[in-house]
Amino acid sequence: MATTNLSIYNKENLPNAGAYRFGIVVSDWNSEVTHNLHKGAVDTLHDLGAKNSEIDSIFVPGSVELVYAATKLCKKKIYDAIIVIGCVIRGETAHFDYVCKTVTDGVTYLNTHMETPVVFCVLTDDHVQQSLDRSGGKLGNKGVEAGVVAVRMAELKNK
Ligand SMILES: Nc1c(NC[C@H](O)[C@H](O)[C@H](O)CO)[nH]c(=O)[nH]c1=O
Ligand SMILES: CC(=O)[C@@H](O)COP(=O)(O)O
Repeated sequence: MATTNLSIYNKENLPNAGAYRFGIVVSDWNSEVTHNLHKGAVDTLHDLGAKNSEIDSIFVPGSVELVYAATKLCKKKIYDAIIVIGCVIRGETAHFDYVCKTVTDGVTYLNTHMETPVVFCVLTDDHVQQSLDRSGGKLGNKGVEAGVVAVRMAELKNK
């Protein structure tokens, strides 16, 4: 098992987020997972000094729609980092592969063509238990990880 606990960070080694503005796009598909990821990200941004007034969250139907919404936020040019949050769980068909590919390709495009870093917090799991373990379960919360990454990338964007 490659994953270690995803929620451990040392504030002393991280920048203060008080000067930064964040956008978060959340997929409602598998919301019992994605909304926990969202809470983890928001709580972490707060813990690292982000003001609640500087955190904008929007919700979309599924992970495929994350890219459209993140693109709109990038074009506003008001955010220091954007986090996309989703949970894709494999079913019986190849649809899983296409959903994952469109999201990863879309986020990669944004990170190579826009000015705002987009943090990838999309679980791509074979079973729902894997998702539950990584969204506040025994393996921590990838939303916390995304919050830490967003603050570090916001600092990089402003250097
Ligand atoms: N099966 C999952 C989906 N499917 C829906 C797509 O994301 C999209 O909303 C639809 O294809 C219409 O464009 N989405 C997830 O986020 N997770 C899944 O497991
Ligand atoms: C990731 C998906 O879209 C998946 O939930 C769809 O399930 P199925 O492949 O059984 O239609």
